[in-house]
Amino acid sequence: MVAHVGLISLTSCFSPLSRLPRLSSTKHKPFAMAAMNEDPVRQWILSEGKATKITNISSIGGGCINLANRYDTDAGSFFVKTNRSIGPSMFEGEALGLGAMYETGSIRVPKPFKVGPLPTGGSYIIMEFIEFGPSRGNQSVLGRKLAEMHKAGKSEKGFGFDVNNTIGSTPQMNTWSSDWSQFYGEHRLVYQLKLALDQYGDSTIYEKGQRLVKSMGPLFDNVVIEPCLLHGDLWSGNISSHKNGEPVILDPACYYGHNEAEFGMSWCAGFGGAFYNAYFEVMPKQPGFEKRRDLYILYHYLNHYNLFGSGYRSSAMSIIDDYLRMLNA
Ligand SMILES: Nc1ncnc2c1ncn2[C@@H]1O[C@H](COP(=O)(O)OP(=O)(O)OP(=O)(O)O)[C@@H](O)[C@H]1O
Repeated sequence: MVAHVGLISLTSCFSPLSRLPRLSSTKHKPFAMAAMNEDPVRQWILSEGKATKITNISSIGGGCINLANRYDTDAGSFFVKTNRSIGPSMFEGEALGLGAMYETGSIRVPKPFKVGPLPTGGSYIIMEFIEFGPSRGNQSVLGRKLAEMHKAGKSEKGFGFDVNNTIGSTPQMNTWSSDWSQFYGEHRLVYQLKLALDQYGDSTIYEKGQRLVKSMGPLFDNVVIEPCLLHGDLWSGNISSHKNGEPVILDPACYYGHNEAEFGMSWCAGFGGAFYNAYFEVMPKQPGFEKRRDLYILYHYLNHYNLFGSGYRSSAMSIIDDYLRMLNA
């Protein structure tokens, strides 16, 4: 989920899957068997999901891009998202990201179970259903657990990820690279600058942004950057808590990158002193953290400009102008 006030939520609609007949009815068995073959979500839940019956399917609001449903069964509940038009690659990226974060055994994330195509077109993802609590959890626990994930999630392939994924609905390129500033410049900033040029003809932001990318080297002086597993889209809409109070993070755009890039959405995350103090106890603050902070915010402002229009342009432009002045570029 990308932060933007005023988006229309599509998740109040019912999934077409929820209208398929229930399998528990013997009276309609021939039709039910046909429906089961056409409904891979039911099929998985009633086989590998180890349920013998689905007792209820209810719609969950809150997302912007996909339809979300809770499937209650005699083997517990499952969370299912469907998209009617996009193939499985988007959900495969989400599942790989959730799986990588889950494997670190640090912060709580829903365990992904299955991704696949829908027979009518589109795709689905099935994952662990999490019972959320009323608050977003303890800030210092969130900071510590996030840092533990960054510390545990290491990559031998450098910066990037095994698949490309999406940030909001914008493609996010994750081609492996051994050089962080090259990766961040090319696959994050320049990618978004090109989109702004193609979509809005914005040659001013494109040219100034390119100048910044070419001259940003000194911002990384005296810092050793190791690839860490990042959630990639960490803002308040993607942070919640289990009913037991444990923080939970959702809906990632994972890749291996500089841990500081995780704070690129901090303008929309409400992280306070308790969060940062706990985070830096596990992942110590590196020299130059403050001077790089806006560079990491810039990627998300550019993405919001490309997704939602000119309201975000001036925020992106003023970061670029400030850096060009600071770097005499
Ligand atoms: N594993 C889960 N268990 C229970 N509820 C979940 C789970 N994951 C997400 N939700 C709920 O479902 C809603 C929609 O999920 P999510 O934000 O991932 O949807 P989305 O449509 O993919 O996101 P986006 O907003 O990017 O379109 C969330 O607001 C959250 O409340």
